[in-house]
Amino acid sequence: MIVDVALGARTYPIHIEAGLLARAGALLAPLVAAKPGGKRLAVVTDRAVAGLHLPALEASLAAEGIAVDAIVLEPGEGAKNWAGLERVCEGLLALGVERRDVVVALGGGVVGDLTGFAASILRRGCGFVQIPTTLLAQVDSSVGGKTAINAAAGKNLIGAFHQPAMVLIDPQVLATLPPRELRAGYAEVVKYGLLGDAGFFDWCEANAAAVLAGDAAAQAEAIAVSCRAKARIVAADERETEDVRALLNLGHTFGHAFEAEAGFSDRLLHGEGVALGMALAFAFSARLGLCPAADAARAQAHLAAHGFTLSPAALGLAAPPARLIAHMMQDKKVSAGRLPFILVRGIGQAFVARDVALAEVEAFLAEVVG
Ligand SMILES: NC(=O)c1ccc[n+]([C@@H]2O[C@H](COP(=O)([O-])OP(=O)(O)OC[C@H]3O[C@@H](n4cnc5c(N)ncnc54)[C@H](O)[C@@H]3O)[C@@H](O)[C@H]2O)c1
Ligand SMILES: O=C(O)C(=O)C[C@@H](O)[C@H](O)[C@H](O)COP(=O)(O)O
Ligand SMILES: [Zn+2]
Repeated sequence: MIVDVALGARTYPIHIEAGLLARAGALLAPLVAAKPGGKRLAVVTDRAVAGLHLPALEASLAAEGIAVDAIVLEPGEGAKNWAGLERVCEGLLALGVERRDVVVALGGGVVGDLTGFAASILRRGCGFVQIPTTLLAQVDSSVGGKTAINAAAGKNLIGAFHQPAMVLIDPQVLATLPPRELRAGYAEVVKYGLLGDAGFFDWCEANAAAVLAGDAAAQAEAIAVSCRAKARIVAADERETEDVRALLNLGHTFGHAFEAEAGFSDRLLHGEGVALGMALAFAFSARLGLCPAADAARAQAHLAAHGFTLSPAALGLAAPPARLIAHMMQDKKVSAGRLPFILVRGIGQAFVARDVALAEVEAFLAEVVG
């Protein structure tokens, strides 16, 4: 299946197909320039993914006469920082990657965000291809061109919009993904239902267990629906200026604040922060009388039933509300000193609220954080 991200001259395909990694060489070959030393392709990945899935990609490229130069990072969010960016940029320069070359990001959202950002600045911008290997990256981060690293002041604060040339999704690679990572990725799947597609949320209620148990058909459906939704939203509002793309941030303003409290570590994975943040966004919307309490309860019950911890205290992240708000004020949506929130009128009905008083948020957090 191919889903296009329609961006005029920068339109690119998302190929979704079981077993695609072993056939990726044929799709990548037209993007690799012939050079005096032969055809070579730089691949950025992490140590865990390199051990499990790099050989299949290397073999498929070798069949096309293309050699791989791999840059292998340590796994986890800790790599998505200035040091990681320097490592990738210096590595790509040492390999002689040129402005018209493409670089491949093989891995989860960390590898994708970091490699994409490096590509956006390398020699003032080179191309890149996303080959996402986590559920989160297959349903969300590999599509749409948000690239970034974390800064001391917060999440994804240094980055660029830089679209990939192509996204290659092989759902079979999810077979090796640890259950905790699969669940974290599921948060970004159910997000599409909660923000704008009540019918898909119904589907999630019926099929989440299958997705999390590794059922191939359920995973394929989750990936296809998610990629179609993200492609449509990105095409409508690539740079998040029209209150359309911002809806993809449902749960993220709260979630990123708790990720910051956790020091961007595996104490709280991004998807786990998003699940907590979505539960809080629904609870806060209900408290403000914007959303039926029953919808908030239904969203929270679904997340809890599938193993997400929705209490900051239980996560060991019961930070003072004022500190959480200080994290939130670094959100990239802040404009003229005011922080918009993605709130909901019900399941599938997210909207951008620009008139939320921070005192209300602080009082809410004081209650839920305890
Ligand atoms: N750019 C965007 O639009 C966007 C969207 C959502 C999230 N993100 C970012 O993505 C990041 C989170 O991505 P993630 O959840 O993929 O985390 P990740 O990249 O850290 O990967 C999670 C873990 O899974 C391992 N792994 C990856 N693929 C594997 C496989 N097939 N089998 C076994 N292990 C595998 C990795 O080594 C890592 O330890 C965060 O930094 C978040 O901010 C970006
Ligand atoms: O693609 C988007 O737009 C998103 O908001 C997707 C999010 O899931 C993702 O985590 C994104 O990186 C968050 O964006 P940010 O602008 O808040 O860093
Ligand atoms: Zn996210």
